[in-house]
Parts: sequence; structure tokens; C-alpha cells
Amino acid sequence: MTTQNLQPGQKIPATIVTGFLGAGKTTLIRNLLQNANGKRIALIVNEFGDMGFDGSLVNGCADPDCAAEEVVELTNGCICCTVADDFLPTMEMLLSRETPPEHIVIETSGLALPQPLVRAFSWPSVKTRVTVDGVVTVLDAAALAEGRIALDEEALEAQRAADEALDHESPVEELFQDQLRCADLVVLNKADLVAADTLKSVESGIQAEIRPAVHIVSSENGTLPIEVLLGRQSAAEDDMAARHEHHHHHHDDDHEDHDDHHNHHDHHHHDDFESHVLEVPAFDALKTAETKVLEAMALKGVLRIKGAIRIEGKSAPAMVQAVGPRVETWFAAGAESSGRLVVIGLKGFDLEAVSALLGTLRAAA
Ligand SMILES: Nc1nc2c(ncn2[C@@H]2O[C@H](COP(=O)(O)OP(=O)(O)OP(=O)(O)O)[C@@H](O)[C@H]2O)c(=O)[nH]1
Repeated sequence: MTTQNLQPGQKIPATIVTGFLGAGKTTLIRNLLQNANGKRIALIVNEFGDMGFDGSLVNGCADPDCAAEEVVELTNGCICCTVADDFLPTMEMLLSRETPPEHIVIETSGLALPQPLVRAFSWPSVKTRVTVDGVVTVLDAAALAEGRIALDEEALEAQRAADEALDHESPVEELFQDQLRCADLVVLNKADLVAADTLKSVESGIQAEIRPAVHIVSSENGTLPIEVLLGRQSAAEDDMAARHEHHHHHHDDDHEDHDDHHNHHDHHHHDDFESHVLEVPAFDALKTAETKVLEAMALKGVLRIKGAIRIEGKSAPAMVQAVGPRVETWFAAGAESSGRLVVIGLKGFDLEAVSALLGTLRAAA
């Protein structure tokens, strides 16, 4: 049994890991957990959409080196809209444990604004026991190097063209800026995919978007020393003025969110995105699956595809991870073969075309 390292009365530090879809948040957290040196870490994971799994992460935690004491998945929507219903009860549950965690790591959905979540740490039942240690914003250096804030610039342009009323930044750009503005540490991930001088220029581009004194570090597969990621002691919840998100121009008064104890600036744009789970039949070969996924990713508005599929004649499921123009697949022995893919895209993307390539829409539960 590990010993409790916190002093009596000391608040439990919580690290929020944010960043756009597919930037590498899960990969970074998996590395963090594998290098946690016995620290008791509880992990709260929020997926956008009703995909109650992140296969790769859970596999990582089957690893004996993985330090996650407890993994809680929040799948009832985006964490920043369900703070009161979902996040706060989860925190209270973790805090009521006989041996509470020594550190809490929260992976937000790639479409979440970190600000409403940070504000939740001022909620009375949480504030006395927990403090935000740091907001770590993970960026896809390769996507940025190609000039894509979002992972699909074409989709972004299509959306702009379709909406003449859009006289300011698109939701994706705003999300990106808000995730940066809230950061205590920016991780320029996927450094392996870009040349060193390109990385430098991406870094200087970001500098203008972050608060002074926030460090930018680069990483490959989110591999960073635990001392860099944890122990920043930022107490972000007491410092919200400097981290304020965009004031959105449009009014979505009919959009009832459950973040009822916070102000109206918490309005956000999740209605601009949608996610679907497809039941995917077995493919004859991995290569065929890759080709189809790539074709689906090339459709306008499709931002992210991931899941576990079956390949004929193989007992192990094939994991699929697609971000922008890159598709990764691998066989994961021991993992569950769900035969499902989650597809996330801008609202109105051509779901029929995606289904024609990959599979049928999962019937509502
Ligand atoms: N080449 C390269 N690929 C990476 C790196 N980090 C992550 N990836 C890959 O990028 C894909 C997305 O990584 P994830 O860690 O799932 O990203 P995420 O931010 O958690 O994604 P969402 O939760 O869907 O928003 C996976 O296929 C990873 O293997 C990196 O540093 N280099």
C-alpha cells in the first residue's frame, strides 16, 4: 500500500488536460500514469458523445505500471455543460473515499472549454478539499504546422462559406483560443512529425495566444517528466479573470445547459458539433479498413474517427485512430472487440456518406 503524501489539510491537486480532438491528450495521460511512481492518481475522463470507452487508455491501465487508482468516465455530454450533474458528484464521490487520491487528473473532451470546469473548483463542496494544480493544453504540432487550427481546415472553410452571418472566428478557432488562454502549460505534441525549425515557428505563433509566463514544451507521444506536468500549483480557480473565454456574439437562450451556478459567459458552441457511433461490420483486411477510414476523414466536416473494429480471421480487434489526414491502426490483443467507431464532426456533416463507407448507425439504446 502506498502512503498518503499529502499533509493534513492540504488540498488535493487536480490537473486538467485539455486540447482539441486528437491532439494527444489520452496518449499524454497514459504516459503520465505509467510514470507516476506510486502516486495514487484518480482519473476522470470525458468523452464527447455516447462512446463509453477509450479503448487505448483502458488498455494502458491494464498495465501493472499504470498508477490510476480509479478511472471514472463521464459520458453524459461535454464536461463543461454538465458540471453540476456529472462532474461535481464524481468529485464528491472521489473525496468521500476512505483513502482519497493524492492527485486527480481530468481529461476533458476535445470540444470542451476548460473555463467552466475550472470555475467548478470554486464550488463549496470541492473548494475546501481540491485545487487546480494546472491546466495542461495539448496541441497537435503537425496540424498547426500545416496551418490547420482545426484538424480539417477544409471543413472549417466549408462551414464559414455556408454561414454568411459568421463575422467572427469560427467555433473551432474560439475553442482553440479559449483552451490556450486557460493554459498553465502548453504541450506542443507530435513533435516527431514536424521539423525543428517549423516547430519553432509554430511555437512563436502560439505565444501571442497564451498568458505571460506560461511555458510551451514540445513532446512526442506526450512523453514528459511527471515533474513538468504535475506540481504547478497554479490555483487556477482563483485566477479566472486572466483566463476568460470568448464572449460569444450569438445568443442561445433556448439552449438550456446545466451549468446553472455560473454566469452567462459559459455559453459555448457544442451545438456546432455532433458525434455518432457506427456499428461496423468486419473488414476483410486492415488495409481496407484504413482506406475506408481515410475516405471518411476526407469528407467535409469529419474531424475525428476512433474505435475498435474486427478484421476477418483475426481474433484481436483492430484499433482505429484517425486525426486529420493520418490514420493509425493496430491489433490490440486482449482488448474488447466492439466493432464500433465513433465519428465526430461539424454539425451537418454527411453522415450517410460516412455510413456508406464504414457501417450503420447504432440504434439508440
Ligand atoms: N506521430 C505521433 N502521433 C501521436 C502523438 N501523440 C498522439 N499521437 C496519435 O494521435 C492520435 C490521437 O491521440 P489521442 O491521445 O487519442 O488524442 P486525444 O487528444 O486524446 O483525442 P480525443 O480524446 O479524441 O480528443 C492517436 O492515434 C495517437 O497515437 C505524437 O506525439 N506523435
